[in-house]
Amino acid sequence: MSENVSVTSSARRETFGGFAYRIYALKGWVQRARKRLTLFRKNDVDIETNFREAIREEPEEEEKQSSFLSFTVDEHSNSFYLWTCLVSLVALHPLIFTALSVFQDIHPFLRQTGPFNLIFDLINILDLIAHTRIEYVENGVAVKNLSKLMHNRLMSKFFILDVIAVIPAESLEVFGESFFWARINRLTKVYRLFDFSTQTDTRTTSPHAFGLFKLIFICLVIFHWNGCLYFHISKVYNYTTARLEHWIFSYDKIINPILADCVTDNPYDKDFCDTDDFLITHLPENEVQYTVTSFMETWDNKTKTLKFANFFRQYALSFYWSALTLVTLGEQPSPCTTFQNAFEIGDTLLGLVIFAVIVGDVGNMVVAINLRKSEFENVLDGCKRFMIYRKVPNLLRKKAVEYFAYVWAHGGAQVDEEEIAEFLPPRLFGEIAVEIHMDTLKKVKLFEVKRTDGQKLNESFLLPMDYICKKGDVGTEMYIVKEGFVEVVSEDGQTIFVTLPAGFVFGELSILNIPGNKNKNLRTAYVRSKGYSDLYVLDKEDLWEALREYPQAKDSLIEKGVQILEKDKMIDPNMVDDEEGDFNGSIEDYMEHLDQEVLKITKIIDDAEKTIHESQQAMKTRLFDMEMELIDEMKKMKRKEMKAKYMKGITVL
Ligand SMILES: Nc1ncnc2c1ncn2[C@@H]1O[C@@H]2COP(=O)(O)O[C@H]2[C@H]1O
Repeated sequence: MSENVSVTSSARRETFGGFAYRIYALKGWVQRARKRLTLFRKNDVDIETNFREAIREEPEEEEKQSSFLSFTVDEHSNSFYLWTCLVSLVALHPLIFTALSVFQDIHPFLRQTGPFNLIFDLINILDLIAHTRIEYVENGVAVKNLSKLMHNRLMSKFFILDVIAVIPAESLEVFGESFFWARINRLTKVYRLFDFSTQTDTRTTSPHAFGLFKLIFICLVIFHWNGCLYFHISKVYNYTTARLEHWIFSYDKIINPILADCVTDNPYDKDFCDTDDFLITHLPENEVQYTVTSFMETWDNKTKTLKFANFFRQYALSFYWSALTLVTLGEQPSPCTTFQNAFEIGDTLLGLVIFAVIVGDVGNMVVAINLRKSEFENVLDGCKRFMIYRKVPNLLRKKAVEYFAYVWAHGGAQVDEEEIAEFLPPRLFGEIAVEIHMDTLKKVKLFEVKRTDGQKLNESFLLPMDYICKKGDVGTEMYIVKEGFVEVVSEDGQTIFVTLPAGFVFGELSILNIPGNKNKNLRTAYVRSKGYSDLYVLDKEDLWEALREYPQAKDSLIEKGVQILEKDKMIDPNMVDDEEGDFNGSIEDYMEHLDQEVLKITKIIDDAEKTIHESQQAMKTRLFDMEMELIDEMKKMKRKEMKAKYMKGITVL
């Protein structure tokens, strides 16, 4: 059984736990920093106020009085992004219609849409004003001072472009009849399309798709202008007399399609109409002439011509010519004058550059899209080779491959979190990590009150049927289900006692020192992962540290634990009273409790010291008495000796 039990392997810990550890270490730091952040923000306000007071460039009252006129624009705001979208649409108008004005037939339409030009001009004027209020960052602080903003804009080259775009050149009538070319100055607003592109790039979740769209759009615009120029040259060479074989535009190159008019009751005609792709090339040579003649007779007056407006024919062919020339496909009649040759060469060169850019860009995009996938596949291949080389059993190999498939399908391998962590400032990344993990953690009672600052949460990833702990093991960690399901099962794994979803806690019974728990610090059950699951792992020491600060969370954990133990008859009522249990109370109570304990111990030591002192005194007195007794004794003995000597002397005399 023990072989089957696979508690999180150290390798997996290194991959997931190591990373999670770093996140939570950062997060702990972030949490402490958050408190300071509130202070910083307050300080920021103070600094700003002081700064304003110090420079006193623009009195606050003046700004308040004309609050409408004193607005400033945050260029990263959503509203400014929408405004940029609108201005970009307006900028598209001259980009398309200025070149189109070479087609005479479109002029009546352009004249009709004239009133819209007024609206477009108004938007351009508003954009010019809005740009004089765009906030910018100086020394890391957003500048909102109106005169500074205005000055900043006036110094910018884009201001000149904005001014050129709002000059009503058409009203000057310097362009004579060519009214539409007069609006060419509006083209200077095209720079707003680049603004739109930059802002969208930072906002979009599909940068590659947007990149492809930009590439196609740029190509189309270049084809469009080149096509219009081609038609303009054709006009100069008088295209009305041009034929099919000429380099310039010719109506012969784009004839109106002739369709069969099959509205007839004649069954013979109907057969003809229903015949698809009748190829005369399949006929014997002597029948071709006859068949063609009979076809002509049959279809005479039975066709209709689909007539396209001259503008469409002119534009379609010019655009087609432009596209083919620029992508260097050619297959067009050769140029026959020096200028036509020069134009064609210029176009081909431009086409080569465009083609190189397109191929390069599309290639880069495809590589970028597949980069993660190919990196991931390399790791998978390496893992497979390693398992074959090490002769890993088939079942384990299958498990590893399935794990790879799961990680890829759930996007785990598509983002390199470490790369992101290295790039982002630690505080910002910490805040992101908090937001990601708090979703699950706040479901846990303990983290409702404590935002994981201090203790270190590791992460552990489990495969289907992986065992997290087995009955009888010494409990050292508690777990929180982050994703997936875990099952509390019997020893043989056949009976499932309970299934715990995300946000549930387990493994707490053996580390909480629940009074009366017959299992003491040993695991009470087998727990395994149902499918793939992700767990937060909290060490016993870290849990206890947290619980000391949040006794109500501890109470709730113990209460839940007692219920489970009582249900499973694993509480010994006799042991409950015997065990003193751990101290329940706030940190202040706990400190007071400790103080009292220290006082008690100090008193015991003092008493002991006193006793020792007293006994020392008694001992000294006793020793002194004994000494005195001894001296007396010795004196007595000396006297006896002298007396004896004296008596002996008298006797001798
Ligand atoms: N009947 C049960 N209901 C819910 N959870 C249980 C049940 N029995 C055991 N567990 C959980 O399974 C865990 C096994 O390890 P612990 O004894 O540390 O903590 C245990 C509980 O969290």
